[in-house]
Amino acid sequence: MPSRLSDAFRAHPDFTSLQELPDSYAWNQRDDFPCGDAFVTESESVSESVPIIDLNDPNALQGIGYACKTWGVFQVINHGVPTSLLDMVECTSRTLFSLPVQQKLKAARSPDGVSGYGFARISSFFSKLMWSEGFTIVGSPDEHFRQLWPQDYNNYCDVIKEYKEAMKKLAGRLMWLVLGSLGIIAKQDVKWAGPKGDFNEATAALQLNYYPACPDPDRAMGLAAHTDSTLLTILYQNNTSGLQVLKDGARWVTVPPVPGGLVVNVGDLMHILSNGSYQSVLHRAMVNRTRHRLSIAYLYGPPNSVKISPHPKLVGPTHPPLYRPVTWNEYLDTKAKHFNKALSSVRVCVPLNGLVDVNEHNNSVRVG
Ligand SMILES: C=C1C[C@]23C[C@H]1CC[C@H]2[C@@]12CCC[C@@](C)(C(=O)O1)[C@H]2[C@@H]3C(=O)O
Ligand SMILES: O=C(O)CCC(=O)C(=O)O
Ligand SMILES: [Fe+2]
Repeated sequence: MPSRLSDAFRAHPDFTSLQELPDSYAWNQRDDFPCGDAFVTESESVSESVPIIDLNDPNALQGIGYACKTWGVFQVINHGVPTSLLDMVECTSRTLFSLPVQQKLKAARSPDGVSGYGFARISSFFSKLMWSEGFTIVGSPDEHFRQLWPQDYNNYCDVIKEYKEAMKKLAGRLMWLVLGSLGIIAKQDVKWAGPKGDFNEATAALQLNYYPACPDPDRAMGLAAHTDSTLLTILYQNNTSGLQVLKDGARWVTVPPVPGGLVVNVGDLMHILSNGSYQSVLHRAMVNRTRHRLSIAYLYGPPNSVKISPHPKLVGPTHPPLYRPVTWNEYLDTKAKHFNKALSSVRVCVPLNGLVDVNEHNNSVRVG
């Protein structure tokens, strides 16, 4: 596989206009799923769908608890983020990916950097290329947007900033709902939520994804199966489906776009914080023969100084902590090195001292 972004683009300067799928983009099923020999089929059952939670519903908390426990993902409606803002960020993203390749490469992510234009970070773990382009924004978009649009980057930056603000507010709300569903309700139980309990110091990245229409979608992969290294991820997808989640370690279930809805998924840090009660969900993005697809992921995590560990309220003599404390940065480094083994690499060995029912937690080991 070409080791650098520019090498890949040199081989296929604009893969979006190819009429045939080059071998470097043709995936075998085995290339995808990290646990290669698992029997994974596409779900045929229509009755099985990712829960939709109305945030105005007084029972939202229970619904979220159920969704986190059984799916690791749910969609939210009536979330308070205006449709006009979703439209604007989609439009900004579309404009960005429509730029000529050479222009986009001016904002290419540096080999050891995080922000900028390029393949998904996980690309290096796979022998095949993914049928997508990405743009990662950490902190302010100013610098990279100035490289893309030297004249008029300001308006685009404003849209991104407004979107990040709206997402931050929603993520704080969702955090209390998810924590509440675990029985963590008091502000003082999560010190880093800050004096107002609004998670003001939380950090986040924005990942814009673009999946061009593809001549051979059945053999291509938009974004390979992964879990996010986040507490929560809030994903906006345009009106073309492609996102799939793995249910019960056995079936891929499509998460259809719901007008005005947002997908929320449990990330690895929430998996750790909940001591394995809420498992991070394995997901991937498929591509389409005639339609391109856009998605925008808000990757939400704790402040950099905070170590995330299983919450004391969820730990006790019969429930030992299953993970060691980690900061988000440490975890991202681990993920960059070990990918789908990252979570198990921060798992602590549970002593077999009779206090623990070893079977109790067996089902919490899935990824890695
Ligand atoms: C804050 C984050 C979270 C990152 C790394 C860094 C910036 C980009 C994020 C993603 C976005 C695409 C999937 C993923 C798996 C990837 O390759 O890059 C994510 C990764 C993670 O969740 O680990
Ligand atoms: O495009 C999608 O639906 C998934 C994107 C995703 O998983 C990510 O950006 O982490
Ligand atoms: Fe993801």
